[in-house]
Amino acid sequence: MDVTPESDSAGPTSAVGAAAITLDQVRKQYPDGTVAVGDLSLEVKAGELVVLIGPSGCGKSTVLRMINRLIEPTSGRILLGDEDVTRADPVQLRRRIGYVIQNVGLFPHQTISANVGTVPRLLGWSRSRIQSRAGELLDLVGLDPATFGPRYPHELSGGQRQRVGVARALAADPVVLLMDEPFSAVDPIARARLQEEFLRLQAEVRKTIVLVTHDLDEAVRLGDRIVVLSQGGRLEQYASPATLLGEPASAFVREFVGADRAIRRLAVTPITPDLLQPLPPGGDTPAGMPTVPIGSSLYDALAVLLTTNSDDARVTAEGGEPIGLLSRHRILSIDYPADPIGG
Ligand SMILES: Nc1ncnc2c1ncn2[C@@H]1O[C@H](COP(=O)(O)OP(=O)(O)OP(=O)(O)O)[C@@H](O)[C@H]1O
Repeated sequence: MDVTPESDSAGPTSAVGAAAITLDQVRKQYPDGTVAVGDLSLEVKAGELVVLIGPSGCGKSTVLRMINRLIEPTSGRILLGDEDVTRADPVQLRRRIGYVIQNVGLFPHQTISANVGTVPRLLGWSRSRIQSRAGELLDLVGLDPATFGPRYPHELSGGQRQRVGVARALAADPVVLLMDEPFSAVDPIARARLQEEFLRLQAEVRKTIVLVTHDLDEAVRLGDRIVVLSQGGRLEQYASPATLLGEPASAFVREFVGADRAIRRLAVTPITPDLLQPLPPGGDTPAGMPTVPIGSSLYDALAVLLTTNSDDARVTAEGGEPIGLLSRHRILSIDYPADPIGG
């Protein structure tokens, strides 16, 4: 992917790669005394996808908007790599930080290509370079540039517009992507597809991403790590999905992740060799026995067992050869270790 700014124009505002984000004792207090975020310290590693979740009004959006300085913190420091953003020029800063919001906010009277090219245009890229970058980005988010590039936003579905929002945020190759409820305005089916595509995209571009959501399933599906906040931007827990579900750090988190967390844990726990029983002598298994590859989630394995009404599944190695049996009983009787995936 082309990430170098044109030497004649872009200046220091384009950066390559992904940057770590550090919040150091960051606080936002409004004049009326409301503490939206209280002394929050967090580190997001370069290339990591961190999800902020918590009840309405707990300060999620405020945290996000302090990172790109749409909101000024009352105190504390926010670092992008080792640069203090509270000292950076806000306009230049925002050109290096992609920002995706619910309902996208595309410019209605501009074509999709022009919308995607917004930041490159502000950075003074040449027309031809903007065109080719817009095409590349539309491709990346699964929209054919020849079909969608010349259209206007109202000629797209909600899910397609959302993808354009992501393409636009990535256009100038930002070091950080901030996403505020990016998928919540689309229906559940389109949403699941967008989430899946988004994970594929992230595997390709490896940006540092902070994403706000109300939806715990989305958080578990997308997050490398999840931040749970309570009122006043108080940090309740910062952990991998598996740890969060398996080891809630407080009564608040336990309640927040809810009663169906056993199911969610299955979804984030892979099949590992220690869960398997040996194959029968000679390796023969009944023809109708379902097969699941090692590394699939226990949730997927259980779903296969239930839909085929089987007690056991044949588990195969990466090369496809059977290596053991996984029983329904074994899945349901798992005594979870403290953290099956790692903190
Ligand atoms: N100008 C203001 N003056 C006083 N309080 C404010 C102001 N703006 C926001 N707040 C408060 O800051 C808190 C955090 O708001 P924020 O939008 O960050 O919450 P959120 O977790 O993103 O909420 P939601 O999930 O509902 O979008 C809220 O309690 C809100 O009422």
